[in-house]
Formats: sequence, C-alpha cells, structure tokens
Amino acid sequence: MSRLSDSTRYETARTKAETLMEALPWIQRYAGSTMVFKYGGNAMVNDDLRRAFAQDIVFLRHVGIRPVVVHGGGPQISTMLDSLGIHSEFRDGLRVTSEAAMSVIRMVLTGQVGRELVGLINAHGPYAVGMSGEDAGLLQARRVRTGSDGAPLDLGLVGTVTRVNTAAVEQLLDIGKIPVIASVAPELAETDDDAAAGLGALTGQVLNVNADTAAAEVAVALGAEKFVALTDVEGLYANWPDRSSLISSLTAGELREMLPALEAGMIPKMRAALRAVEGGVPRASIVDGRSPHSSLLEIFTDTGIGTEVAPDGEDRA
Ligand SMILES: Nc1ncnc2c1ncn2[C@@H]1O[C@H](COP(=O)(O)OP(=O)(O)O)[C@@H](O)[C@H]1O
Ligand SMILES: CC(=O)N[C@@H](CCC(=O)OP(=O)(O)O)C(=O)O
Repeated sequence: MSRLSDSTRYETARTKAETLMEALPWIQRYAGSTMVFKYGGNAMVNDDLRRAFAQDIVFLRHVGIRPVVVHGGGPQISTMLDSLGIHSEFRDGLRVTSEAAMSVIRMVLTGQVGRELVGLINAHGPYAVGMSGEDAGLLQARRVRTGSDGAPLDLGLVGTVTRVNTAAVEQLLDIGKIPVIASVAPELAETDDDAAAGLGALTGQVLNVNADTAAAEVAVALGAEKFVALTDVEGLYANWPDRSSLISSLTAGELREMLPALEAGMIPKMRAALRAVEGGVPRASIVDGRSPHSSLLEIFTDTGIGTEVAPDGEDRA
C-alpha cells in the first residue's frame, strides 16, 4: 500500500483545482462555438493517444462546444497501397492519385481510419457519425491543376474543395452528434459538356483531397471559432529541423512570407491554417498529436501549446 502525505495530497489537489479554474474563462468563451479538428494520420501513433483524442472531443462536446473532426490517414493509405503493390508518390505535399489508388484511399479513409475514430468516440456514448465528403452532398471539389508556385501540376485524381454543404454538418451538431469526416469529395464538372455527360454538376468521379485542406474549408464554411490541426511535430519551426526554432504564434502575414520555404507535409498544413484565418476563423493552431490531450491543453490553458496563427494585426488572445 502506498500513501501520500497530507501535504502532498493537498498540493496535488490544489494543482488540479488551479487547472480547472484556468479552464473556466475558456469554457465560458467557447460555449456554443464550433471547432474543427484535423486529426492527421501521423498523429494517430498508438491506441492510448487515439483514445485520449477521442476523450478530448467528447469532453469538448460536454462543455457545450460543437466539435467537428476531419481526419487524414496518409500513412495508413501508404501502408495499404504498398501492400497491394500500387506505387504512390507525393508532389508539393500531395499524393499523386491514380484510379487504382483512389479506390484504396476511399476504402482506407472511410472504411478503416474513420470507422476506428467513430468507435473510439462512441465508447463514451452515441455521439460520432462518420461521413465522407460524398455523404449528404457535404463536399464538392475540383481537380488541382497548379502547384503552390502557380506552375501547372498534374496530380491525377486530387481535388481542392470548392463547396461545403454546411447544413449536413449543422444538422448533426444541432442534435448533439459529432461529425467525423473523411476527406474524399465528388468532382464538380469543369465545363457544361462535362456536366451534361456526368451527374448534373458532378462528374461521378471521386477525388482525393488533402485532409488539412478539406478541414480548413469545413472550418471556414461553418464559421468555426477555431481550427486545430493535430500532427506529429510540436508545431511550426522557423528553421526546420532546428528544434530551437519552434514558433508559438505568428500572424497570417508572417505565415504568408514563410510559405514558399516550407517542405513536404507542412505545405498543405500551413496553407490550410492560413486559409482558415483568411476565411474568417479567428485562430488556427498546429499542435502535437503525439502529446496526450493536446487538444484540451490548446483550448483550455492560457498559453496554449503548439503554433497559433492569428489574423493580421492581432496577437495571441
Ligand atoms: N517548418 C517545419 N516545421 C515543422 N515540421 C515540418 C516543417 N517542414 C517540414 N516539416 C515536416 O512536416 C511533417 C508534418 O506533416 P505531415 O507528415 O504531412 O503531417 P500529418 O500526417 O499530420 O498531416 C513533420 O513531421 C515534419 O517532418
Ligand atoms: C491529396 C492527398 O495528399 N491526400 C491525402 C489524404 C489523406 C491525408 O491528408 O492524410 P494526413 O492528414 O494523415 O496526411 C493522402 O492521400 O495521403
């Protein structure tokens, strides 16, 4: 049997009470607001972390916040493509997507990664509803034709979201559900001829959308109060991989200047954060999904964690 001394017990209890009190103004401020969480495949490191993320989302729901989860699954897709012998490569941080790859991507995101997240959240009650951009006309996308430098770029069946049907998500939030969204989206026809040949305005093709990009569009369309992207790094580094260069906050303008120098997966992630803030989301954060309960710490502590992007002319609030 182990026993804590009275003073240790008192100190521990006091620290817990202080933590709860630190959360109070944030709970008051955010009650009733919508927050979009992008859960990246690289942040889904182990069962404990995935469970902690699900707990955080349920916690948020129970303090009156309306959480929406948009998930990725890049590493899980790569594992499945490898095991099936389907080659895949990234350009500009995006996966070049063939028809064969697309059907695997759709299967992994909606049938595997999304299902698992829904199950973890629903271990706490009947909250999560899994959907993809195809369900209830949630998303529409057009093919990506240019790279981040503006030059022509052919990535195959890769899309960028052009429309979000917010009603599909709002209706679920209104009845207390937690939408868990996979980032595949029906393709919008580019010309009237395409439209005539396809399903009205849609071509009948499904596109692979980077989950950061999809999450940012969902956040903007919903008028979210916050966009939080969980990844496998502490935040944005000014001089990657110099670990002493972690940025705790920056403005949209500062981020815009950094974008051309970013590498790999950080390109779509920081473009998404910028898009969210430029689209009217007051704050976008990049947090470390490998650290348990990073979502709660970001939202309910005074300093937050990770990197926060604020609109031009504003500092961290
Ligand atoms: N400036 C930077 N700051 C932080 N990470 C960076 C930077 N440049 C490149 N990276 C890389 O980007 C990765 C995150 O992107 P990605 O692997 O696509 O995440 P996710 O799967 O969560 O979407 C980091 O693990 C890191 O290797
Ligand atoms: C076009 C594109 O790159 N799509 C991504 C979709 C999944 C994703 O974004 O997953 P993460 O968030 O885990 O990186 C892909 O195929 O990997």
